[in-house]
Amino acid sequence: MAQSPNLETAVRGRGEHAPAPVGGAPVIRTQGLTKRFGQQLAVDGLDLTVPRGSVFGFLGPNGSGKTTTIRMLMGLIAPSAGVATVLGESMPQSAGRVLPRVGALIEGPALYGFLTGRDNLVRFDAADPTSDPRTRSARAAEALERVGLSAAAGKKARAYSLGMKQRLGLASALLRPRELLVLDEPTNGLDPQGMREIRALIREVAAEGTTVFLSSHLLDEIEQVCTHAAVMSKGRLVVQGTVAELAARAQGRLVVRTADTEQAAEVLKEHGVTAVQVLDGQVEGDPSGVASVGALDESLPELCAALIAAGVRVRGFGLERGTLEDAFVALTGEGFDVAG
Ligand SMILES: Nc1ncnc2c1ncn2[C@@H]1O[C@H](COP(=O)(O)OP(=O)(O)OP(=O)(O)O)[C@@H](O)[C@H]1O
Repeated sequence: MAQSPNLETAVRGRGEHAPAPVGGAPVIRTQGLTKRFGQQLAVDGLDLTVPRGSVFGFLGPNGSGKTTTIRMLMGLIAPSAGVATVLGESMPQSAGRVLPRVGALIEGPALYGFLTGRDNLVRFDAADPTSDPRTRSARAAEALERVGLSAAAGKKARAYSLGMKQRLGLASALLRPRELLVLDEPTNGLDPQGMREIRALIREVAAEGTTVFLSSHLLDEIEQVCTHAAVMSKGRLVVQGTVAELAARAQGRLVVRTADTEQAAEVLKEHGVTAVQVLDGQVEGDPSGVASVGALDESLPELCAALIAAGVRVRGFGLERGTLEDAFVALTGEGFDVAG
């Protein structure tokens, strides 16, 4: 099996780097980054800013341009227009200097099935002209330990589960300390346990100060592991910011628990609640028409009082927090293919 460019990036280490401090100049910045494949505009004028020390989720449905962006960031393909800087240097021009400081796992790990996990890592390490052969096996052992594969180190990689292969790929990206880890759909195809393991590893790496940039089409994954996120749709950036900011854009749903559902629905509609749904024992609706996000807290008690004044026997009344999924749907008008 041929070695993919991602693992070349992962093993071309040069020099040891201490974990990066949080804050300071962005680790990734793009301006007007564009990629055209013939008639197809895969990435369209992307302005992205990834803060140092963040776990940055690059979110979008399949085909929205995530992989193409990552390939441009890693210097694997040239942009049609626009600029990208990674760790302060222009890509693809400075790839030789930048990539040794970056661990990357793009489109799954490329492994030799007939080699053991340990020997795969040793081979990756040997492909790095600057790595010291005397400390190679120690480095491989440490990386295997890191991803929880020490016990399976002597097994042939073809006997590994998909999750183990993915962890071995991560081990290859972590053979030496990195300032930036770039992961393209790192949990794709994994079972829930495999997903949990990879997410735990990502959190651990981030806690040591490495900036992590990961693409995903899973909203809950982004909510669970990321501090920041950017949302892509059809090659364009829809929004970027902290995950908390993005989720706050989703107003959430107003939920009223009552036996008097029809009556409650009428009162809610009169007060500007939209998309009112009558369910069994409760009424739900979108309260964004009642007041703006900041003013809603003050309007809710009035709305509750109005329900009671109309004779609705209110058993429960509250706002359910908006999720990133609500925000995505509100921002793009698209549904989201949430597959796990
Ligand atoms: N080498 C290529 N030649 C032609 N079109 C391409 C090429 N690479 C990507 N595209 C197109 O560009 C668009 C964006 O694809 P891209 O793979 O970047 O999306 P994505 O968000 O990463 O989706 P996925 O998760 O499915 O990989 C798609 O419509 C895809 O078909």
